[in-house]
Amino acid sequence: MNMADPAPAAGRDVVLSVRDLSVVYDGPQPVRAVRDVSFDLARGEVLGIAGESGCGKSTLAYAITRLLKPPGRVTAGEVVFRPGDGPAVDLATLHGEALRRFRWNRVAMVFQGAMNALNPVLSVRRQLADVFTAHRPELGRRDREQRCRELLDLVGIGPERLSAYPHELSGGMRQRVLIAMAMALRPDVIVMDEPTTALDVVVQRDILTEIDRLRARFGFAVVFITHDLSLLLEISDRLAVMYGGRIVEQGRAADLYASAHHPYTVGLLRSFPRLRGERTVLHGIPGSPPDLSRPPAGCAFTARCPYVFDACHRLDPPLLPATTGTASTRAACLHYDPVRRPDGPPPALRAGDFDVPGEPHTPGGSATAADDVPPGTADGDTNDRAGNVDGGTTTGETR
Ligand SMILES: Nc1ncnc2c1ncn2[C@@H]1O[C@H](COP(=O)(O)OP(=O)(O)OP(=O)(O)O)[C@@H](O)[C@H]1O
Repeated sequence: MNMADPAPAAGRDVVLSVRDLSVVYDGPQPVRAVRDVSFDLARGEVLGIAGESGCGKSTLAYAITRLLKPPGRVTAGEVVFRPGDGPAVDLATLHGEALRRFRWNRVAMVFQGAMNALNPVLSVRRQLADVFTAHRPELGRRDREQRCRELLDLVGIGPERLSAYPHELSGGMRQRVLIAMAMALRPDVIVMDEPTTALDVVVQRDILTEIDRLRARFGFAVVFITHDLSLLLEISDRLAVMYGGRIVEQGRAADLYASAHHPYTVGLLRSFPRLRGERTVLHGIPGSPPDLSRPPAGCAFTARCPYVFDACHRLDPPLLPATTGTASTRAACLHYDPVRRPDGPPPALRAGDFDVPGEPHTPGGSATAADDVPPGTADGDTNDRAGNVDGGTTTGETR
């Protein structure tokens, strides 16, 4: 389980607190899509959530906006909204009209795939106006029209597009319409799930610039979800990297940019071109993510991790302060456990190297007798594979 508070809120004006949130999709093989996720979102900041397909990003977004549908079910944890102008609200207590009012007014969402999120048989005008009709019934028709025009203008679309249908707009314009809808009621938080993924790079950049401009102007906080870590490093204030339903690394984006700590983040970083800096050869992370209906006993990344050692197969580590970085970063990796790794992580991991030569390990392999020590006890695993890496004595294949 994660530490109680992996992102201390001290000194930050928190608008949304997520604590130990877990989500399961019920079925013959229940899927543990989100496990013990905790974070704080400060007012006006951009929190990026990164991770490969299937790691639970969208499920997390649905859970924090109370849009999760069966068979999805929150099994543990809480999401607390802290408005600037009233008492904190535990979202699990909201139902019916109160929940309807909360959505769009307080927390709005921009879904992935604008074509599916917009209704294809309704004009842009009608879809924008519907938000006002539902949530601001006191507005007359003329005021509604005026607001719709202003909204489109805010996202850089001319009023003549009000009569258009979604199929008549480009992908970028459709995404802008969705952003306009999300901003309609001036929410405190906008959750954006892959809002630019289907768009070409130039349009993507325009939209990101637009979001940033609007955020500076209106002060909403953004949870920005994408598999593209390099994009998140550029636009986020803070970052959470998800793997196998958990947050495995969390910290300030600038600190993560300077140095990634969890082996998964290290691997993910070399999978995308850096937006700045020198050109590098891109590599994916060999292997595939775990089946979340059968998560492994220990750390979910063991089968793909070049730094795995025996205890990793048995223990799912909490988020630990990443000793090599600045204080803001935490990583769920036993290499940052001062008891198991008094000397800190191996130099190759510190250096951000993912191609670590070493002995092959057994993916999901069982713990050895040397593992059978109580958690938090030095277990002598310094002679295991990671120990070899430590000592620079590794030989053989390159993974
Ligand atoms: N309705 C559902 N029923 C059962 N399992 C589901 C359902 N929706 C998602 N899952 C499973 O939950 C896990 C997390 O999926 P989720 O869509 O949240 O991941 P993601 O990181 O957002 O991936 P993507 O980027 O592809 O959307 C996956 O194993 C997925 O197969």
